[in-house]
Amino acid sequence: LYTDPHCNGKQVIVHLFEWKWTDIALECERFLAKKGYCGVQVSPVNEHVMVTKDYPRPWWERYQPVSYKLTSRSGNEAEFIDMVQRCKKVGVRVFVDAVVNHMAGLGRTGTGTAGSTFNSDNYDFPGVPFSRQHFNTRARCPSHDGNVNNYGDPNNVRNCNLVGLTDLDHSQEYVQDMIAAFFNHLIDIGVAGFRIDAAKHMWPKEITAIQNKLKDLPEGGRPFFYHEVIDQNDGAITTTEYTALGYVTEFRYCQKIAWGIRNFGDLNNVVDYGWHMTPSANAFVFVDNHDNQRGHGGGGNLLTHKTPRDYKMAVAFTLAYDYGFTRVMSSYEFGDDSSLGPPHSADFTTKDVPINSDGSCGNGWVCEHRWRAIANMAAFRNAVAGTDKRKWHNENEQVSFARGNKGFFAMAKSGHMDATLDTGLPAGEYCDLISDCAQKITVDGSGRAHIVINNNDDPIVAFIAVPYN
Ligand SMILES: O=C(/C=C/c1ccc(O)c(O)c1)N[C@@H](Cc1ccc(O)cc1)C(=O)NCCCOc1c(-c2ccc(O)c(O)c2)oc2cc(O)cc(O)c2c1=O
Ligand SMILES: [Ca+2]
Repeated sequence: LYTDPHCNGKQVIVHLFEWKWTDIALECERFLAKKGYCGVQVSPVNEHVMVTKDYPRPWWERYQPVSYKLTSRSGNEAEFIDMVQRCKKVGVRVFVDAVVNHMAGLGRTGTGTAGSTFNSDNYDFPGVPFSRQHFNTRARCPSHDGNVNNYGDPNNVRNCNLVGLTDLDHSQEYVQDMIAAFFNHLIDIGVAGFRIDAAKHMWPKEITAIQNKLKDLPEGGRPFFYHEVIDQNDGAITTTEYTALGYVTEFRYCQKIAWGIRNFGDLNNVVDYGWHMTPSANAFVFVDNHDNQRGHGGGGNLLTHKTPRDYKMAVAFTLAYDYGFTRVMSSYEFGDDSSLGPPHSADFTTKDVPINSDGSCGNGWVCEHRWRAIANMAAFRNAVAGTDKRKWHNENEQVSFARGNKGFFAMAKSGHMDATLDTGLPAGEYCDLISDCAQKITVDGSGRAHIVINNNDDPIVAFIAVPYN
C-alpha cells in the first residue's frame, strides 16, 4: 500500500544529508532531474533543539524535536515550500525524515530552531503542544530507569525512552492527531512521503493509526513510507512486523555488500536467505546511511565514501542488482568526529554547496551522488526495473550479469577485464553509461559482446537496451 514513491517508475533516491533547502532546490534543477533520480530524502524539517553545552551543534540535534513547525537548521517554511515546488516541477520528489517517536532528550531545555520554548524534564513542549500526559510513563515502560535497555522485550523497546529521548505515547488519539496534522501539512506542500525515524521504537499498529489519518497526495495515491528498523537478527523486533506499512530499511545488506566487495566472491549471495533479509518488494536498501557511516549500528566494517573505490563498486553493484528500492547516501566530511555537524561558518550557519567545474562539490560536501559510477547507474536501474538477473558470472574477482533483456552490467575489482560474454541483449551498438558513452559496446546477432574494462578509477561497464544507433 505505501510503496509507491510517485516518481514515474524511477528507482533511486538520494539522501542530501544536512543540505539547506536553497541548495536542494538548485540540485534538483541542475542535476537530480537529468540523472533520473526519483527523489531526495531531506533532513528533519521540524523545529529541533540547538545543542551547545556538551558539543557544539552536532548533526544528531535534528533528531530531538521541539515542535512540528517547519523551521530547522536547513531553512524556514518559505524556503522549504519553494524547494518542494521547484523539485516537484522537474519531477524530483521530496521525502521527509520524520522524527515522531520522541521529542527532545531529558535534561534539555531552552528554545528550539523556530523559537519555541521547551523543557524536556517537565515533558513540556508548548510549540506542539505536548505535555506530561502525552508521553509514556514508567507504568508502561518495563525498565528500572525508564530507558530502553532490553532489545529482547518489545514493550521495553517501544514504551521506554530511547537513549533518554522523551518517548511519545502514540496509543493516544491526540498524539496521533498532532503527528497526522504535521504529515498532512507536508502533503499539502507537495511532499511525496516519509522516512519514519526510529520506527523500531514505535508500535506498528500505532503507526498504522497515524497513516489512516493522512490525506491522499494532491495528485492521488497514498504517501510513500519507509520505516527505519535496525534489525540485525539481534533482538525481538523484526522488519517483517512493518512490511504491511511500506518499505522497511534492510541494515543487514550494508554488512553483506561490504563483505561481498571485499571478498568479491559469491556476490550472488548478498541477499542470501540465511540472514532472513526483508523480501525485495519491501526492502529499502543502501550501502551506508548517515548513522552507520559513523560507525554506529553495524560496526566499523561497512563501506563508506572514505574508501572511494570499493564504495563506488558497492553502490554501482547495488543499483545494478535486483534487490529492493535503493537510496544513495550523500555526505559531508567528518573525519573521525562522529558527532560533527555539517560544514558551517563561525556562527554555525550551514555552508552552501558550491559545484566545481568538474562537477564535484566544495566546502566539505562529498556529493557521492554526483560520482559518475554512482550517478550514471540511476538511469541503469530505472531502465531495468522489474527484470530478473540472467547470464550471471562471478569469478576471478569479476562479476557480470544481464537484467532481463534490458541491460548488462560488468565490474572487475582489478580494473581489468577482457571477455566475450553472452548478454542476451538485442544486436546493436550501446553506450557505456559509466564513461558517458566514451566507450561503446557492440552486441552481435547472437547477443554476444566483447566486454573490455581498463579503468582503475571506475572498473565498471554498464549499458541499457536503448541502442545507440
Ligand atoms: O548517535 C546518535 C544518534 C543516532 C541516530 C540518530 C538518528 C537515527 O535515525 C539513527 O538511526 C541514529 N546520538 C549520539 C549522541 C546522543 C544523542 C542523544 C542522546 O540522548 C544520547 C546520546 C549517541 O551516542 N547515541 C547513542 C547511540 C545511538 O543511539 C541512537 C539510536 C539507535 C541506535 C541503534 C539502535 O539499534 C537503535 O534502535 C537506535 O537512534 C536514535 C534515533 C534518534 O532519532 C535520535 C537519537 O539520538 C538516536 C540515538 O542516539
Ligand atoms: Ca517509543
